[in-house]
This record gives sequence, C-alpha cells and structure tokens, in this order.
Amino acid sequence: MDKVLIYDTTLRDGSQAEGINFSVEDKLRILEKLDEFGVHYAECGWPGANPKDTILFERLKKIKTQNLKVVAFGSTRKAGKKVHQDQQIENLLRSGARVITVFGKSWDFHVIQAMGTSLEENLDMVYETVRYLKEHVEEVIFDAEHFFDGYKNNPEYALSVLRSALEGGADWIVLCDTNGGCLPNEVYEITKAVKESFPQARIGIHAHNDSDTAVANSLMAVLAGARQVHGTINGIGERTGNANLCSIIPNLQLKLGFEVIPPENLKKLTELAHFVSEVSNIPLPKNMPYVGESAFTHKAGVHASAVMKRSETYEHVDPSLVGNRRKVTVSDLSGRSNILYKLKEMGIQVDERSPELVKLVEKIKELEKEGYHFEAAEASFELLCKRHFGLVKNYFDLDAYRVLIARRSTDVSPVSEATVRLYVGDIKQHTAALGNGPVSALDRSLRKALEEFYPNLRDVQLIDYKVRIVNESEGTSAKVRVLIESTDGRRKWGTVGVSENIIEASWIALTDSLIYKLLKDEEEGII
Ligand SMILES: CC(=O)SCCNC(=O)CCNC(=O)[C@H](O)C(C)(C)COP(=O)(O)OP(=O)(O)OC[C@H]1O[C@@H](n2cnc3c(N)ncnc32)[C@H](O)[C@@H]1OP(=O)(O)O
Ligand SMILES: CC(=O)C(=O)O
Repeated sequence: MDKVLIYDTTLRDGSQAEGINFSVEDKLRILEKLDEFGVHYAECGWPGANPKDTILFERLKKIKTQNLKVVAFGSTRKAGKKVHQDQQIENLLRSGARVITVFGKSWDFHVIQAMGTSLEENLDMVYETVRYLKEHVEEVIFDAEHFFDGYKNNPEYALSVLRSALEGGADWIVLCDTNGGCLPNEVYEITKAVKESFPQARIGIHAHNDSDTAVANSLMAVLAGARQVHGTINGIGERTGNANLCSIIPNLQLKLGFEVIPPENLKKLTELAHFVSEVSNIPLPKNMPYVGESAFTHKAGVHASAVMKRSETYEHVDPSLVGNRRKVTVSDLSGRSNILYKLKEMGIQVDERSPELVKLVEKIKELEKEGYHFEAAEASFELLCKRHFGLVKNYFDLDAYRVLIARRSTDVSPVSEATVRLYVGDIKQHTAALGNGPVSALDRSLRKALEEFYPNLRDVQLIDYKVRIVNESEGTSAKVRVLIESTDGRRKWGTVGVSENIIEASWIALTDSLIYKLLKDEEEGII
C-alpha cells in the first residue's frame, strides 16, 4: 500500500484566515494534538515575521514531538541579495527547525509584477536558497507558489523553477494552487506532466479552496503521483481556506486505500476537528463531511427506516471509523423508524406496529405543525415520549402563576415580579420573586417553590434563551417558540415551549427543563 505523508499547515496558512489569531499557547496545544493524531509534518509559522512565531520556535527547541516533524516556513532570499546575508533566511536557520519549507515564485507573471525582478534572478533565488538551507538542515521542502497558474501561462518556465529547486537539493517539490482557481482535471493533468518531467522527484500538493475543489484537487494530485498533501484542520486558511485535511485523510485512507495515519488514530479525527474549532473560535459547520455534527444524522423517515436495517443504506462510511456518531432526529419529516430509534436510545422497547407508537408519531407531527421544534430540544422530546408511555411522575401540580411588569417614572428599568402557586403532593406552595425580566422572575419563583422538596434543582442554570416567531404573518397574535438551554454542570439539555403568549411559551420550556433534571436524577438514583 502506498504511503501519503500529511503536511499540516493549520498553524501557518490556517492562521492566515480572517478572524483567527492563535496565541503561542494555542499553537502549542494544537501541535500536541496534531502530534498525537499522527500527521507527519506541522508547519508552525514564519520565524522572524512576527514576535509570536519567533517565541514559538524558541519554545519548540525544548519540546520533543513523538511523530511529527516541526517545520519552519519562509520565502526564498530577497531579489538582489546574497543568500547568507538575508536576515529572513538567517531567522529560518536560527529557528532550530530541522525541516524548512521555502516558497518561491513559479508564475512568470508574479516574478515580474509582484516581485519586480527578472525570470533569471528568480531561478537563482530558488536554487541558492534551497542549496544554502540544505547545507544546514535535514530536509528542505520547496513550495512552488502559483505553480498551476504558472504552468498554464508558461510551462517551460514553471518547470525550470522546479528544476532549480531540485538542483539545489530540495527533498520535495510542492505544487501550489495558491489562488485556488484550478479544477480537478487540470490538477491531475499538470501533476502528471510534472511527474513525467521529474520521475525521481518527490511531489507534494498544496491546494486552496477558492473554487470549492481543494479536497478534490488534492486527491487528483495524489492519483497523479503526489505523495505529500498540505492542508489544514477544518480547511481554515487564507480567503476561502486551504484543503481540508479532515476530508482528505479519510478519503485517502478509507476510499483510496493509501496508508496515511494509523487506523486507530483516525478515530480521533472528529475530536481533533472540534478541538481546533474551539481554539480557533470558528464554529464547525454542522454539515462538515466526516466530522460535523450532522455528518451522520438522519432526519427523513425513509432514511432512518433504512439505516436501522443496514446503516450502509444512507452512510458512506461507518461513523465510528472517524470518531463520529450516528444520530437520528425527530421532526415533521419523521416516520415511525425515527421515533423507534429514539425510544430505543431512551431504553423504551415498543413493537413497531404498536398503536401507541402510531399515536406518538401523530402527536409529534401535530406539535411540529403547531411550531414545536424537537431537533433543538431533545429534553422536551424525551419528556414527551416518556409522558406518552406514563414514565414521568407528577413532581408538582401548577395552580397558577402571575407575572407583573411595572415601571414607575423613578425606575431606571422595568421591574418584573412573578408569583407561583403550586402543589407538591398535598402541600401548597405560594411564592413570589423579582427577576431581571419576566422569565427570570418566573424561574426564581418556581425554584423557590420547589427547592425545599427537590434541592438538586439548585444546580440548574439556564444558559441560553432563544425566541422565534413561528407564524410571522399573524402579526401580534403570531405564535412564538421559546428554546431554553440548561445545565447542571454535568450535562446540558434543551427544552421548548410554543404559545401565542411569550410568557406561557417560556413557562412550558422552563418547567420542562426542571422536570427533565428531576427525571434524569431519579433515573440515575441521585434522588
Ligand atoms: C502564498 C503564501 O501564503 S506565502 C505566505 C504569506 N504569509 C505572509 O505574508 C504572512 C507573514 N508575512 C509577514 O509578516 C510580512 O509580509 C514579512 C515579514 C514576511 C515581509 O514583510 P515586509 O518586508 O514588510 O514586506 P511586505 O509584506 O510588504 O511584502 C512582501 C515582500 O516579499 C517579497 N516576496 C514575495 N514573495 C517572495 C519570494 N518568494 N521570495 C522572496 N521575496 C518574496 C515581495 O516582493 C515583497 O518585497 P518588496 O516589498 O521588496 O516588493
Ligand atoms: C505556499 C502557499 O501557502 C501557497 O502557495 O498557497
């Protein structure tokens, strides 16, 4: 089985994404994860280009990685300068990295327009830089910037740039689709032509995603002979990003049969993707292939039904191979199978032909029609099912609630006060509380009434509150959907309420939240 080496540039090209600003500590944390995961190279930054990268390389001198090679990145020497007098080249050597990648121009247009030098001088810059670095470090990788555009414009010149790098001693020549404008067929043909021109050379691919084909381009380059693939975790990078390693790695390994990383490590892919998303503060799109939350989620009834029989019917790979999991959601597109799947997860065994199941499916569809949205409120859905089968006890009976909002001319903001009257068994509770707003007042008053009987409710915090209009065309009598997210420090759950009255919708979501906590604690034997 042929081996493909993964060259991660999350810390260098990934940090060129708008909105990303990794600290030195962030970079070190990501590097540790990449090392554990098993990528072969990690391009960490450009020493000397900014103080953070300089400090990073100082810190890296004291760190020993298990699997990956730390790479320092920079450019060829400046035009008209001696290579050994170029401070940027000196910084690369001082970084202590044993692998150095330098990018050089391979598009004649760029040499003349962007760098303002001659084509011959550029060839000398490439040759001299690679050769000089190769005298000092173990491995030199040459990134041929804009290679594909250069090849399309002037193939002889683009190839002569690669030849200069190889003559200088480059261990790898990496073909870059810097502007991300190429399509897979072009990348395949051009990479093949390079392989034919330099049969002994080790070739890499570095693709950007401007045409939304960076992953496909990388795969096509491998099929044409490239054996080093550059990319970033989650595809973050300059403009529209770099090729997404979270798709490239499983595609190469699971679909094309290349040896990439140890199969047991592939199971950490989803965790790695979520980790990088957290550290970079860029939310991971739910629909991201392989690693996104919805990558193996089945919503439509027909899909859920088939997946329960054979998962391959609607899954291209087993989610556990990449550390992800199958999910079935409930909505108005559900059939019996979605509900059966969820009931099974809750430990409720029901015959698929049971009339109770049919009634439950009808009830869910009716509620979704009214504006409920159970996909985003799994706790309310669980309560609905368990109530349907008589599995939720009566923790309290509401007698009445009332909310007052008042503002006197002397008040800075309105004052909200709620009273709640309820029974826990035969005991009547009548409480009042103030809050920052009506929902907060209701929440406080309800807890005041219940906490004496159920002290665990003190752990519950409401962490998110969202309101959506369900049927906007109805104007002020439109229904609203309230979604509440709660936590007790150990788990998080979502509940939903729908009504024409925002307070009533909030009350439904609020009481579901507290009842769900009581139910879960009871199921776990905590109360
Ligand atoms: C395709 C890529 O993603 S390559 C990586 C790009 N990444 C970055 O640019 C991030 C880090 N960059 C930086 O911090 C700065 O740009 C530095 C420190 C590298 C350079 O800063 P400055 O010296 O102020 O130059 P500036 O950024 O304005 O311009 C880049 C210079 O590099 C030159 N240059 C561009 N490519 C190359 C190359 N392959 N070899 C040598 N010089 C090059 C340009 O001609 C320009 O020099 P000029 O101003 O004399 O024309
Ligand atoms: C080197 C690099 O980042 C590029 O050409 O895109």
